[in-house]
Amino acid sequence: MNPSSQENARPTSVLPEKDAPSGRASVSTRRTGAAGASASLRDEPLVDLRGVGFRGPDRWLVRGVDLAIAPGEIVTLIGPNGSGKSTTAKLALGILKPHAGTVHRRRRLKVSYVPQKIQIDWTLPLTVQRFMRLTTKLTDGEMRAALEATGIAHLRDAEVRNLSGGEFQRAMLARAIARKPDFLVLDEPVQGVDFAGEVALYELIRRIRDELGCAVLLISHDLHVVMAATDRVICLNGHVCCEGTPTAVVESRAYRQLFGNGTAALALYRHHHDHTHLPDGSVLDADGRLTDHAHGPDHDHDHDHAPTSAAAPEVKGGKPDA
Ligand SMILES: Nc1ncnc2c1ncn2[C@@H]1O[C@H](COP(=O)(O)OP(=O)(O)OP(=O)(O)O)[C@@H](O)[C@H]1O
Repeated sequence: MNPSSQENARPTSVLPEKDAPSGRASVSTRRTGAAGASASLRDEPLVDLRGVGFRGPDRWLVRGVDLAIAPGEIVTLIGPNGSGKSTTAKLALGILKPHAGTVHRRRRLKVSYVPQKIQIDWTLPLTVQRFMRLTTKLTDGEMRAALEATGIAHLRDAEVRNLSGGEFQRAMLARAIARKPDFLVLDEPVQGVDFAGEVALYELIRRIRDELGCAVLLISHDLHVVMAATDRVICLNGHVCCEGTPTAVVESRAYRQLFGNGTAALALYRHHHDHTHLPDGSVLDADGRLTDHAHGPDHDHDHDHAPTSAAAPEVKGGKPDA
């Protein structure tokens, strides 16, 4: 990060209301006051950062960050290593106090946070259900519901140290959603998960959002997959470089400058599943057929790797290339 580059750094244009996620307020529009008077409490941001900065020992780690998250919205922070994504998430959560700007969180906001790293003594025997209850009191019903929602009910008595990477991420997610948060923050939730597992996890996060109605702040490096699973993307590099819908951001010059020209050809991954993988490994096809094994290479997947739109959408902080 170049701290001096932060000085340039406020988004310029405004995300048009038509590009805002349907049924949710456009935070950008609200800022401009267009929706201000009529905005109901339901549409007020859960978390609102304005001009927020956080200083490290010798430099600003982030500066001038505006970020508001509406109920039910999935927002993804992307950016290079060290660009301030985790710092911004911690500011939103109140784990860090800003040195500049203001952070407002809705009163009695229930938050769940899955950090990038957690400290676990892997030598200790710890079952999934004990792991779920380490820091939160849960009824059996709450635990079962969370494990079922994340597809790992069958692993309830498994040792956490024996879980696969994807299963462990699901256990982390189950633990985070069990208390039914209003605001779920997931820092790199697909670490160590293979591509298919990654897609499934992001689909799961969307489903959790739909079912709980919670807002989700995601941090990720997995550009194309995560961006297809999100309502709004914010590109950080010590400041907000650009933000908007995934399609708009992918096509913006600011995004390409940040991630390189190779991303110009990046297609947003869209995944249409015509079958369901059941926890016991069998596959339920759309036509109701049950197969007792995972499909082989000849299985008919309906995967649509859709190219990004050719239209020139608007994006805050970066002009789309013509
Ligand atoms: N407590 C701290 N004290 C000093 N510097 C810090 C502190 N926390 C983070 N940093 C530095 O601040 C910068 C931003 O860190 P942060 O973890 O927010 O980045 P990030 O975008 O989440 O990175 P990554 O993608 O690598 O996880 C980094 O250069 C990091 O070394």
